[in-house]
Amino acid sequence: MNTPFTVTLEARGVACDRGGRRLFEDLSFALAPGEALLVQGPNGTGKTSLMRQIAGLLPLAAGEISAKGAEAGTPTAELCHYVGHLNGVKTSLSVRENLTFWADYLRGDATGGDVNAALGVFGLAPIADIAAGLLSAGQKRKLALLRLFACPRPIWLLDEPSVSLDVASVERLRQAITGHREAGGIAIVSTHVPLGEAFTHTLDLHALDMAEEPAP
Ligand SMILES: Nc1ncnc2c1ncn2[C@@H]1O[C@H](COP(=O)(O)OP(=O)(O)OP(=O)(O)O)[C@@H](O)[C@H]1O
Repeated sequence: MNTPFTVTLEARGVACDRGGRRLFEDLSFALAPGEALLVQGPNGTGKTSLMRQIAGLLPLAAGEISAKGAEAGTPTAELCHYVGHLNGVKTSLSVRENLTFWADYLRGDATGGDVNAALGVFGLAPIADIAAGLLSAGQKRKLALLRLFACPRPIWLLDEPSVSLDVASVERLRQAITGHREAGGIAIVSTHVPLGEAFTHTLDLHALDMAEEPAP
């Protein structure tokens, strides 16, 4: 098997503050190549915040997140693909132009990346030349996810990736995560619905400072 990715990811004693409130603390995990972490917990417990911390978009209130096995000097953020709640789609650009932009931006060059291969993943090739603003919600979500394939990166951070996807596309996404792991990649996925993926690790976030609400 071809295993291009050899990166490991470790979080030690991580804490997160938002709006002056501590969301979680003492959070630790370690992921080897090919492993996948399911992040779950009620709304507002900090799943998105954790993803953003790993992606380097939000500071750590305490602790450390580090990746080993990458080319020396590569920041952890540049090892990650972060697909969050917002699709980051430019509505006036075509599907292909959006993808080409992401491929060039993420690769740091203007080679266009693997755009044609990526377009085939969710079957968007027939509509590659229409404006992204005309896409349905599910098609926009697929376009957002296609950046995973236009530029290989070892760590996938997927925040509710299946939102708006039809059943067949959720299965395609599951296969893509499996394929990424078989190539030595790491996946960290936050989801409220089962994806069918067999995760190697699970992280349960709980509200720190909110009393349990009584059952109705
Ligand atoms: N920019 C911000 N400033 C202040 N508080 C914020 C900010 N962004 C998020 N929060 C708060 O941080 C908490 C955690 O938000 P986060 O989006 O990480 O939760 P989540 O577990 O991903 O929730 P959900 O399941 O609803 O997506 C929430 O209480 C939210 O109000």
